[in-house]
Amino acid sequence: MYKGFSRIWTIYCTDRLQPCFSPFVGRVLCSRNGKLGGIGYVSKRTKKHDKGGPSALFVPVPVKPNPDDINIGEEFTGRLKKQDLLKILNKFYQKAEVRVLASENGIDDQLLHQAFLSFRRHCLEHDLPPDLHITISDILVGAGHVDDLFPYFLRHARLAFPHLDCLEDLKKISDLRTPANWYPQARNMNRKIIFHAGPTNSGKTYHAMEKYLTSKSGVYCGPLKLLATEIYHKSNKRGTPCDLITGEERRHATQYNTLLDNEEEKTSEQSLLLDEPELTPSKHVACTVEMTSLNDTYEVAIIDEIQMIGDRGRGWAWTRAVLGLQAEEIHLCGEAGAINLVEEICNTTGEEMEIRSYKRLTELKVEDSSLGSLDNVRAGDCIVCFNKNDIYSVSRAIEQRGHEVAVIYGSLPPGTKLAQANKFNDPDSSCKIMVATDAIGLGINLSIRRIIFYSLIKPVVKDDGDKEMDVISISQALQIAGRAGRYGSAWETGYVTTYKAEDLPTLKTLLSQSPDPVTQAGLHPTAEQMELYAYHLPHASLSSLMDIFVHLCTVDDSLYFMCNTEAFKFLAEMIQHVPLPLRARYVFCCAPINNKLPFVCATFLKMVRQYSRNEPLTKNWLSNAVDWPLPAPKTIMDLVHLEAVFDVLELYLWLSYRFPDMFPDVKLVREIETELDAIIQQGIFQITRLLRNSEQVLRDGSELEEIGKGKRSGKVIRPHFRPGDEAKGKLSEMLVAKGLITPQMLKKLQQELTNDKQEKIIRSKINRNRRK
Ligand SMILES: Nc1ncnc2c1ncn2[C@@H]1O[C@H](COP(=O)(O)OP(=O)(O)OP(=O)(O)O)[C@@H](O)[C@H]1O
Ligand SMILES: [Mg+2]
Repeated sequence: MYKGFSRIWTIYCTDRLQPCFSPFVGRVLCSRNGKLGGIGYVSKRTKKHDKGGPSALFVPVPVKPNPDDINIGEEFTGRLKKQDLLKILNKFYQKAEVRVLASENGIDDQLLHQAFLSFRRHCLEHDLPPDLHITISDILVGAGHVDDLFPYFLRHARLAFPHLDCLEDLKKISDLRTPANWYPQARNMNRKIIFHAGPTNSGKTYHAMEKYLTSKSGVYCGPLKLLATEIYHKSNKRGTPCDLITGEERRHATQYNTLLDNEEEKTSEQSLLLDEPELTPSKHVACTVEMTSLNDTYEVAIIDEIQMIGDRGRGWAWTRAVLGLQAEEIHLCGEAGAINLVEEICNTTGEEMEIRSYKRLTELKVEDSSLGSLDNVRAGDCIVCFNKNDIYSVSRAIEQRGHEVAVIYGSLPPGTKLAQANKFNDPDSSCKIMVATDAIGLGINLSIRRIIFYSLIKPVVKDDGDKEMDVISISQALQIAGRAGRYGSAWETGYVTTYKAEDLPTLKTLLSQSPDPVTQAGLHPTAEQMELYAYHLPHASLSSLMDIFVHLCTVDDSLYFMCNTEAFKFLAEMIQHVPLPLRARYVFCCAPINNKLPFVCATFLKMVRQYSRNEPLTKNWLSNAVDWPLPAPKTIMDLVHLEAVFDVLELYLWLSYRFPDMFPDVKLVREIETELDAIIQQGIFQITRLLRNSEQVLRDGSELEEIGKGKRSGKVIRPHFRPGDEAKGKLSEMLVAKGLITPQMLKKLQQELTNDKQEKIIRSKINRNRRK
């Protein structure tokens, strides 16, 4: 059973689910032995993905009364007293035989209860159909038995829960046991699979790239925009024209040729050349793995960081590329821990796999002592932190010691990240220290001499989508440490240590091990599958459809798992009330959004509403929504807000490639993005000043309290606090900085808030269901 799913759904054969009962005859035609507690179907190698009874996911559809049922029954057998009716119905529900019959018809206790409540309400509130009226009258006069109500109850239950009639169809749609068969064109090819396995910095990507660069056509699929961009540059520089495709950007090779190899000098218009329809796409393309085209054919394909096939959120994109790419040669680069899984997958496609193993090209030494103090940082050091607050405080402390710092973290715009990387890599630059999150952890080449882990704890996404603080994995530790002493950089030997002495033994243990083997590849439902589900269950929300899909789907869990759908469902619930065609709704829910940023979520909702009203989202509309133009940041809170605005612009561009008619101002928005990237870059260059100002704001915050006191004492104190500062920044960060709560207390508070939020969602779902 798939890890993390604690309850095992009762296993039954599908042939037992054949309907055995005719609701129209009024008698049970046959009754079968054997329990039927669920709707699962499990063969030796396949199991249900189940987080509890899926029946809880089904919401009863209101059953409309038949307008022809007007008093006919009454004319035959006289009027029924409501009290008598109630007595009969309640007696029916209490009968153990009813439970058995219901379960034989796919109705478990949970559904039975809901269906009964709906049936009883319906009987009491509307005129009964004549046959039911007569049957109840018969029971009342002793000429019938309460069991005789079952066919009528079942008829009602099937109207209230339409899935009971189409369970087989739903299960067929969500049968994910043979994903290799989804890609017939790839199956018709004789693909050669080569696995480049080895530790970080062993030349895996380099060797695959040599083949790619000399091929007639090729595709590079990588995990990060930054990596795809690096390949785009390398390829064009080496004379192999290559386009760039990410979710938010299309760049043609000719753009590279007409420009200097300098990210900062590129303008928005120049990055749009691929959007011009008259330009023929180049034979080579570098893309983020989700954007891999399965319709084009290539001589060589590279799928980088293949171990990410097991990623709980994004693994499906690697699986799709491995199974569906139409390429004569497919080069997989990554950790050896993924070899067995990919070999097993190749067995299902009938393809042979060649393994090429590599050794690290430079030495990586774990130091015997920790850094102890930031006084000990040296040129070429990169301090890796796992949260932004640490990034801020560490970079401030280092700058206070007279060093210039380059800063890289995930939510920075790509231009800013590259500018910071270039500043650090440039041997002539005075910036010799970097402070970064694990955003630098995958495949990127930086001129780092020593990696210093500021801590070894980071939030980890669990199987159920929740986050908890945990020690980083062996793979993460190796990937991050592997950034030191990059082959061909200024440093021939890499070093690694921790900031705190107590972390060093843990780091040594982590680095002495091999990464855990990847045992399963991710899968996720397609838009077509969701559409078919919606066709069968037209009253269900998209979030419920996804839940039902995940619960009903069958996967071969010896090889695959269903990826986390929490992010999708979060957006689906947020926009459920906005009227949209299903396909558009599905696309909106796939948008890559950081759902922890309220500003981004709120603007996303505004975008969806505007789309729903069929009003194009122009540059003016967007400028209004984000309050553009925005001034340079004065505080860290301003900077954080600008990053969120940048995310909104990226979201616009992402949507523009899916709905070009409704998001028409791509060029103009890209111009804003370029401008904003530059503003954020400036902010990062002056991060210490921003931190100082933020502290001032905090002090002024305390002054505000003084103002109250001042007013009383007649003394005038002018606040420096700018309206909106607090709204833009994170209150939690301010409280920690102020020392009003400790980071530990904050963590606990966040946990409690998450639990509260989940409870609220569950409660509102229950209320919604009740109302329905
Ligand atoms: N044979 C080679 N000749 C010249 N440079 C090389 C060679 N092999 C690797 N390099 C260079 O060494 C660096 C590391 O190589 P590469 O990025 O291919 O490593 P990797 O194994 O893919 O690492 P990671 O696991 O971090 O992705 C790159 O800058 C690459 O260009
Ligand atoms: Mg690599």
